[in-house]
Amino acid sequence: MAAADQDRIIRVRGLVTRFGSHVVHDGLDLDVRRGEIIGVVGGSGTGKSVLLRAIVGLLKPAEGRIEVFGQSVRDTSDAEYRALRRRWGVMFQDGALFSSLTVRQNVEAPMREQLQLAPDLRETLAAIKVRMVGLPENAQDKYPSELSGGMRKRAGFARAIALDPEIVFLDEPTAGLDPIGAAAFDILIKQLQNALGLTVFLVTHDLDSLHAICDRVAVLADRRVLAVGTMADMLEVDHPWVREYFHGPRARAALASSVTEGAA
Ligand SMILES: Nc1ncnc2c1ncn2[C@@H]1O[C@H](COP(=O)(O)OP(=O)(O)OP(=O)(O)O)[C@@H](O)[C@H]1O
Repeated sequence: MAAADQDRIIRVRGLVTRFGSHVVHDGLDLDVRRGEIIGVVGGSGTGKSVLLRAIVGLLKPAEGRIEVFGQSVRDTSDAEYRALRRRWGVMFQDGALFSSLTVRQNVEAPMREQLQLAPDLRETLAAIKVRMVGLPENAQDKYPSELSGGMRKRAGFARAIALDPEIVFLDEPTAGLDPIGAAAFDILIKQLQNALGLTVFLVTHDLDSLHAICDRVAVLADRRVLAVGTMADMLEVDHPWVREYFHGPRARAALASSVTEGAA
């Protein structure tokens, strides 16, 4: 395998997804490189979450090929898919925690499903993950309903890294957080990406996150990845939505605050 191929941890080619007559993606291509944080942006309903779900094999595309770690996500046996799935973690938009389980039990859930571990070892490992995402010790035994929104997101992140994945998929992790909570979550993503060597597939609307932590940005528009590149590259893209998004007042504010932080 050529070096460039090894570098490419996710490869999507000619993806077509549709629900009935509603075509969401039509010939979408995307490469994600090992070790990068790629921000996936686009207007509401452009198919960011659907793309995430297709990549992790939760949704069957009408056409196209999706490879993760060089292996097709669909043309696999159940055992192969289970082995693949162990190598990534997903944090869905609302955290998707089990409400009847405590935080630690939520983090233990994928371990219980995938690993043969003695219960006390599983508990210890889950407790470590809970600490790694910055939750206090006493959050472990709480139920999701007893946590703030920001804490629930951290718990969802802890569950996404339960199996020491190589890739984490995060679906709008900072949505609904106040700016300080959102910035703290960005820092957490960046720190864990560095410490664990993660590749991060980040669906977001948050321009601050794009500036603060993303190596590259992929823009979904017109049913495909319209542009992919650095934030600087995005400023050159001639498309109405991209212009509005990356040159609008919110973009200018996000850029100004990232420059201020960089200078501090
Ligand atoms: N299970 C489903 N059945 C039918 N339509 C669906 C289903 N899931 C998603 N869609 C449709 O696919 C389109 C893309 O949805 P998706 O959730 O990926 O958008 P998005 O880009 O993530 O949007 P947002 O930024 O608002 O979260 C939407 O029009 C949505 O209604």
